[in-house]
Amino acid sequence: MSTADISKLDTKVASAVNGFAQEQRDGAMTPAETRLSRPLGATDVPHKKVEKICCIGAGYVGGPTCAVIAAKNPHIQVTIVDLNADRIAAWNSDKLPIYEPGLDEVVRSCRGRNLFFSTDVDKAIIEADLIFVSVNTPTKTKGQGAGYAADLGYVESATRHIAKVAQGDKIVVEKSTVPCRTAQSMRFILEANARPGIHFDILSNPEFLAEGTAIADLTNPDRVLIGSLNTPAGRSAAASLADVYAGWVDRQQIITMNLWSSELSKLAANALLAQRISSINALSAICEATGADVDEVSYACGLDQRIGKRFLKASVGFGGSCFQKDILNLVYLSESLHLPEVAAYWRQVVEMNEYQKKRFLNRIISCLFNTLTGKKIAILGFAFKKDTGDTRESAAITLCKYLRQERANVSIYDPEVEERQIWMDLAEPGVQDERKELEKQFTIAPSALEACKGADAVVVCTEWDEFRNSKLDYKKVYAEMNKPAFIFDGRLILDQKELEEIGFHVEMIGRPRSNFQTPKDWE
Ligand SMILES: NC(=O)c1ccc[n+]([C@@H]2O[C@H](COP(=O)([O-])OP(=O)(O)OC[C@H]3O[C@@H](n4cnc5c(N)ncnc54)[C@H](O)[C@@H]3O)[C@@H](O)[C@H]2O)c1
Ligand SMILES: O=c1ccn([C@@H]2O[C@H](COP(=O)(O)OP(=O)(O)O[C@H]3O[C@H](CO)[C@@H](O)[C@H](O)[C@H]3O)[C@@H](O)[C@H]2O)c(=O)[nH]1
Repeated sequence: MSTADISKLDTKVASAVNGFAQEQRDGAMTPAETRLSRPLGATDVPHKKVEKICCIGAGYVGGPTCAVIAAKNPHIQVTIVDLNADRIAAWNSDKLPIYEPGLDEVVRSCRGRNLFFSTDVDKAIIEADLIFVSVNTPTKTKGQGAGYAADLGYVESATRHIAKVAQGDKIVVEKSTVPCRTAQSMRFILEANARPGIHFDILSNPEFLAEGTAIADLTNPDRVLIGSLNTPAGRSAAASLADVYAGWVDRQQIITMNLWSSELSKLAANALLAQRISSINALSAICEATGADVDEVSYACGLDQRIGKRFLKASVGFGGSCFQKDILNLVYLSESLHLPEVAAYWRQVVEMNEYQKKRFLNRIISCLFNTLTGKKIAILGFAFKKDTGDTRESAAITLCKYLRQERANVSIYDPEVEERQIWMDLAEPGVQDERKELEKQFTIAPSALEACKGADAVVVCTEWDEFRNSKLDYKKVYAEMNKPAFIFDGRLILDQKELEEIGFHVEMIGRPRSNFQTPKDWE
């Protein structure tokens, strides 16, 4: 509202409008925010103290989340169960199944004390007062909604299992990311299958941790969100769960709301975060065509406090198991609700991400004289981001598949991703004995230097610190490469000038192409 508009209002209203605007600028809570984010600090609702927790699903979320819960609540026994015996064995070993900075220390501090990993799902369910359902919810690959809807098969099967074996009342917590109103289906299944007299409360408690920073995110979360029914039983269950988090989180940061808002907030948060990346990536294309520098644009925009600095780093494209899956889920939800314009809006975030990966490949092809056949390309980084060994939806996978079609020879190095995982990711689903074929074009290198030996181009796909100028000996890399030696930075972590001084032709996302192909005297 402009000042002129405000002056037309009577003074009382104008002062209220101004006050509201000022509150928003100050970041103070609006009355609506106060109403919605009821902090559950006060234990003003009668509720049970949780003594035993079971977490179904020992994955990237269940493992770290419940390990932190156990570490921070020595009086609560936490058992994390999974059907995958190898995964459980790894959680019980010195080499945990996932790489996450700080996780080893947390697990070591309480494993065997009040933290247990087991395949005995029944026992853990029977003993627990509160059960986290933290199983995978991948995008459906077949049937109705294929390619968009979440496959809720694992959630349903875990829910049926709880109903089958539970011998007493339970609080069942959706930790998995699920479509809006999944809690209703879970309740229906539980009530239809439970022994007589058993009561279940369903809560939504979405997880906001990011991989690579999971322990920091869990120990110092922006907020803990608990959705419950607004009934005495629902509020009481929410208070029990809030107590668990209050073991280390400030009560003001533990917020409650209705179940459906909580479920949708998780999809919404991921959609908004991914949308920022697609927005800056769309701008990176304009930068490349105009001579603007996307890092500078991002910096200038990010200083506006309404926009903020974070999540504005242009890249070869976002990856990870969540963003694409959760946005597609939102697209499906919108379509199911007959909101095609809303669906198209969110779909575009994913389409822009695909475009960004393709655009990056096209730049590589065009710089390398329009053919990659038989050329060696070194891929530095295979994980979807640094500080994780997770490759789900990694941009590097898409890029490698494109490079295969271009008949390039590709050498891959990543400090944390296991070789076995890389081969699995490169294989096309359903193709038998593909490994021999893959080995004709792909090798996995033991170090970045080794990957770059004899390469025509180096492509930075993951922002691992060890690929930065200060960490990798780029003079050595250059000396052992074919000339002209190209380097493509898909993460904007390299010092372009320094590399150009060594002799590289450097191509950065969101910066104009170097005009190396036009000799000075031809201009
Ligand atoms: N990965 C992340 O960073 C992240 C962050 C926030 C939310 N989430 C959400 O959390 C959920 C779990 O994600 P994840 O990355 O941990 O998945 P994951 O695949 O790493 O782990 C899920 C585990 O559940 C197990 N499982 C499946 N069905 C089971 C059953 N009936 N009984 C026992 N175990 C069973 C699987 O064997 C697997 O080990 C997903 O909904 C995801 O969207 C993930
Ligand atoms: O400015 C940025 C920030 C991130 N990325 C990329 O985006 C992807 C996702 O990164 P990030 O969000 O840090 O990791 P995730 O582990 O996927 O975490 C997201 O997905 C989780 C699962 O739902 C949520 O819990 C987290 O809050 C949400 O950040 C990665 O490929 C990043 O490299 C960029 O390209 N530019």
